[in-house]
Amino acid sequence: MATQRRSPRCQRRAGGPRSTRRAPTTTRSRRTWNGAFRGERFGTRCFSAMSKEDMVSHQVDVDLGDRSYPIYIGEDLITRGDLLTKHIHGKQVLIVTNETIAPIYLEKLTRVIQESDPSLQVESVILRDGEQHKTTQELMKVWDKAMELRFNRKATFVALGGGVIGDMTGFAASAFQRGVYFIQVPTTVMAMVDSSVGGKTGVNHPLGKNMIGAFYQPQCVLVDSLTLKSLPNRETASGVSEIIKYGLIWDADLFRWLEENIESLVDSDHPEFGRAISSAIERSCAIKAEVVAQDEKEGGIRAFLNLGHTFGHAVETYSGYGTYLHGEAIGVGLTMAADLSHRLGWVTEDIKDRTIALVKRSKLPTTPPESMTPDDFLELMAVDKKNVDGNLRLVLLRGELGTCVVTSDFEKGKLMDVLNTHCKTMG
Ligand SMILES: NC(=O)c1ccc[n+]([C@@H]2O[C@H](COP(=O)([O-])OP(=O)(O)OC[C@H]3O[C@@H](n4cnc5c(N)ncnc54)[C@H](O)[C@@H]3O)[C@@H](O)[C@H]2O)c1
Ligand SMILES: O=C(O)C(=O)C[C@@H](O)[C@H](O)[C@H](O)COP(=O)(O)O
Ligand SMILES: [Zn+2]
Repeated sequence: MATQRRSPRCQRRAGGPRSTRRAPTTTRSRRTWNGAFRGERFGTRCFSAMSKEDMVSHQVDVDLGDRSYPIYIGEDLITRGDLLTKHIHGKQVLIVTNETIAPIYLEKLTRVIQESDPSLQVESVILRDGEQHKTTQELMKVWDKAMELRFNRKATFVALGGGVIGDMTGFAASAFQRGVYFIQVPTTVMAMVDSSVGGKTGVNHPLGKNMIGAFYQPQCVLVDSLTLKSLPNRETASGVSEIIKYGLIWDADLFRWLEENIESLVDSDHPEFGRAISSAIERSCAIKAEVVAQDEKEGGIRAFLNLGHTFGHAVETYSGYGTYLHGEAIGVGLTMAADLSHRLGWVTEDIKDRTIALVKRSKLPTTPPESMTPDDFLELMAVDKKNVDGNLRLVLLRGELGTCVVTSDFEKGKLMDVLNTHCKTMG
């Protein structure tokens, strides 16, 4: 059983269980956190050239040797062309966005980059909006555009949007001429706290989520929290599911803070939204950066970031991509994972109940589609990327709040109990 220890600086860990036939249970020691939300900063630092308006701005570094990069976090950073152009290598820039985001932010971002470096050729491609378009067919539009424009190997693709655009742009960049540069400009809570960081890129397959993709790191991530002003509350709540996940797998103090502040996070009209979401983004990025720095390609502890995702991805695939938002499916997945962890005797009833209560208070669903059966779950979970040698591996809560394991060593009867309890249809 591998135990991960926190390093004061994010250190990269070599090795992992990939060479073993059966992936062992991975766990880690309890972490404490003194609380950025109480004014202290954890794993982050202010970045240079701050203006008065930037006083809330912070930088989290993802420490991956020669693939390291900064995450810039602050208000109105989309106007900071200098932060972007210093990470642009060649002269050709392709902004990838979608039909919803383009009318709001594309012109601004294009102008800002162009003004910061007039020698750049800044182009754009606009994709269809929605999880159902996270496909290889839609991806072709990015490559078609880059070919038409005769983009070369030093080109930089810029993802302007949520997790769908970020995942697709990163994958497009990883494969175009075997790899061009890319930058993430996330505009949803989901993308700011999770998808823009860590280099998981890709598209869906009709039979499974994110089945086609690559690990490919961006040059930088630019988080402008003011872009969340135009985001619908349903999407905001969806992103909050991943923040709850971080609390459960890594950071009990974050979880407790969420219990105190959740209402201000899921409603962008709440007077405390700006302050609360900024703190949550910063802490989430610091946690993700720490995990990814230790295990970039999910040989071990990175799988913790998949808490609730085995159930959740099954829900997304079953219901048709886009029916449940990703974070909504994760709300269901967190509920089922917490229930299974409790039935196995690995966490107290209190932890299970508090998890489900927090999901509900986030206005996220806790139940799968009415027609989904236990067999539907089993069939879809059988293709999960964490499985080894045909064995289902799950991330489950174990021990104190903020600790978890990834394992295939659990009583399968308890899993069936959970599926039978949460599915309204028995098939
Ligand atoms: N790579 C990773 O590590 C990782 C992590 C988490 C999620 N994901 C993936 O991310 C995707 C979900 O991302 P998402 O929740 O951002 O969904 P999304 O990208 O579909 O964006 C949600 C919706 O909000 C719109 N939108 C985006 N920004 C906006 C803004 N500022 N104002 C108004 N509208 C805006 C989008 O057009 C879309 O309709 C899923 O495909 C999921 O698998 C990947
Ligand atoms: O970064 C990771 O690692 C994650 O698992 C983050 C998840 O929130 C995210 O949904 C990710 O896309 C899931 O990855 P997958 O490998 O299960 O498709
Ligand atoms: Zn996720």
